[in-house]
Amino acid sequence: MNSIDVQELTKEYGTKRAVDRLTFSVLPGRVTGFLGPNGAGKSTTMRLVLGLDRPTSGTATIGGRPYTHSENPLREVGALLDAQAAHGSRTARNHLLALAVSNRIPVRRIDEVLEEAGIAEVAGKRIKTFSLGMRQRLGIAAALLGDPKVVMLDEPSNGLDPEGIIWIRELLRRLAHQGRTVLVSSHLMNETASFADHLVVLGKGRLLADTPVREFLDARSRPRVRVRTTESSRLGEVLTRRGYTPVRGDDGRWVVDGVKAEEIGVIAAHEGIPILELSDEQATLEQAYLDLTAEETEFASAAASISPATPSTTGQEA
Ligand SMILES: Nc1ncnc2c1ncn2[C@@H]1O[C@H](COP(=O)(O)OP(=O)(O)OP(=O)(O)O)[C@@H](O)[C@H]1O
Repeated sequence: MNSIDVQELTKEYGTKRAVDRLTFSVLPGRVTGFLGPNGAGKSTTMRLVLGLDRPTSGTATIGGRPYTHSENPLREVGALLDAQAAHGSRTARNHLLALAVSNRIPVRRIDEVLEEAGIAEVAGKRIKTFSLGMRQRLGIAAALLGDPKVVMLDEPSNGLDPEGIIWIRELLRRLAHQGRTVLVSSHLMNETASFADHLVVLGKGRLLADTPVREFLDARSRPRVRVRTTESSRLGEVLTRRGYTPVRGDDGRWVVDGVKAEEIGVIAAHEGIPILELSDEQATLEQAYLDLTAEETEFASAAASISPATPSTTGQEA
């Protein structure tokens, strides 16, 4: 099987522990989002998996073997770690040609991946004239050149425009459907949730979560109801009397935590209070992720610690 397996992986740079006894597996046939705040250790882990750096202790294997033992590296694993790494004075086509020739990959693959990455029209242009988004697309084309069973992409959405973001989402889903193992790092939860089936979350080098996206959302979101009525004060009194803690929002609606819309609907009907609007909400995925990583963020800012109890922070984007 072409899984990526990381066992007790640790990497220290001097006294700094960048990766701390990490153990997880990335399985084929699904997209695994690799999440964590800046400095959490995602890139270091990817470099260790690719044998570009040596672990202090522990192991990282692909298909049961260290990647450095691979005879056909680009055919087994396609990786994008740094889109700026390509030689600027080469054209996109020549960059891919050099990779194809040195890895005994059929030259016809070049046109296929240029097409797939949406950069066929600029294939003859020098890379130094490329925008960051075009470089990302070229990096992804290079990663796909060997038709690899395992694909690892470090922040592939970086610099992509909205059309590019949709393109990468669909590409990742397609690669997983084809049975490939797909690991994609990001520090954006909502974006990751739009393409990932599974999440591996890091904080300060440690594993914080290894879970299907759906379970992550179900386990970490809190039910909350928003309700609007013609008898606002009476509804507030009734709910308080029944042990809820309704909070009146700026827009005149009540926000009630820890309850579902159907329960509020029944209470309001029983009391004869007319309801104008009644809706369930869930804390956003982004908020659940911020809660999880709040303690483990190396470079925290005040904006990262939004209170989950503040009604105005609830959104619909999850
Ligand atoms: N070559 C190195 N020498 C010293 N420290 C390093 C080196 N590479 C990474 N680090 C440190 O290891 C930690 C993890 O860095 P890493 O780049 O793996 O995080 P990341 O999760 O990929 O973050 P980002 O989202 O910012 O890329 C950071 O504190 C970083 O400063």
